[in-house]
Amino acid sequence: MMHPLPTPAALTAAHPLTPAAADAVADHRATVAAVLDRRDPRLLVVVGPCSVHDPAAALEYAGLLADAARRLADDLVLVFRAYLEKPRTITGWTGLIACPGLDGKGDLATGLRLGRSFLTDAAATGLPLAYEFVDPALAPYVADTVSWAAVGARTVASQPHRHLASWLPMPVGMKNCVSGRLDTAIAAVQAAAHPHTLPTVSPDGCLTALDSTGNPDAHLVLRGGPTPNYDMTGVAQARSALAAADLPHRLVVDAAHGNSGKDHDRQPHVITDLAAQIADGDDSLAGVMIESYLSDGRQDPGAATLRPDLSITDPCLGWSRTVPLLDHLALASRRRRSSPRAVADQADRPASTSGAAP
Ligand SMILES: O=C[C@H](O)[C@H](O)COP(=O)(O)O
Ligand SMILES: C=C(OP(=O)(O)O)C(=O)O
Repeated sequence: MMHPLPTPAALTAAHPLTPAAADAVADHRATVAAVLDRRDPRLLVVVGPCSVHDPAAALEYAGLLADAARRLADDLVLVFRAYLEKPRTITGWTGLIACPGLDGKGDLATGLRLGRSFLTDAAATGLPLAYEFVDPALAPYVADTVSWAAVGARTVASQPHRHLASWLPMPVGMKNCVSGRLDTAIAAVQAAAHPHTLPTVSPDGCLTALDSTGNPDAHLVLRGGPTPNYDMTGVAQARSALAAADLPHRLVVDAAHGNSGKDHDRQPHVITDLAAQIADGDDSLAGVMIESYLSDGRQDPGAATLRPDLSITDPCLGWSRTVPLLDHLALASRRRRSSPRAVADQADRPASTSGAAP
């Protein structure tokens, strides 16, 4: 059976970004690009729930994060994980847009309305939003709200995702494969930097060929695999692989997923290790990712009564355990600015040609 969907223009008109929010997204994208290039010495922290299943509770979390973002703004650029599409290893809940009823039934028309409304509300907090683009066909409905994007470990080898990234007007993190291999993600960074022609849906709903210009701000994200890759050895290997591919040393490291064996209790250890590397002056570490939500842990999405404050996908660190980690990262970021190693790296760095995405 076929179900008609709204056009991107109709959905955007029903749930528009305010002019102030649209200006803020442009500023956030430029800031994130500057942090990745180390023209801005702060640390990027992409933090928030594994997935959004209850928009009101996720907005409550965003409010807490927005306060922390203001408090820590001298040292950190906090980006809210507003993930509404979930890639699955085999099957499972595929996110608020595809399955808004949390009942195993697909309802994209309702999910797009709910999802877009959530993203515009989340953008109104003033936070930059992070989003994983799982289905390229949905990108025209949401991309204008996003300031940092991910192509995930399960899709990083896909040509449509790489071509989408070459058009997306924000920095895009390419995650290493589930196997832990870096080469596929590095190839994705290279592919996304080039212009491509891709099929997409135009604002008025026509299937259209789009010429992209290439994304200068695609970068590698280390998320571990069967073994972690966040430690000094993993980071050094990633730097060598980037150098061999003639790519800049810009890295984001995910403390969750393969780097914590999907055990939220291990994320603090990973963050503490990363903070030590950062404080020691490692300027290739531009950002980190944390899966964090209101409460600690996860629940089964099939449960009869779902809690709004608990993840229904991967387990997350609760907010009260997240705040000390953000403080710790802020201190590490401050220390890095005065570390002799970072100062020497800055002096050696050629003037960047990368700029703000439109
Ligand atoms: O980030 C969330 C999950 O790791 C991802 O969606 C895959 O989950 P799965 O292996 O449970 O399908
Ligand atoms: C699915 C995710 O990550 P990865 O692609 O690294 O598994 C995620 O961040 O939600």
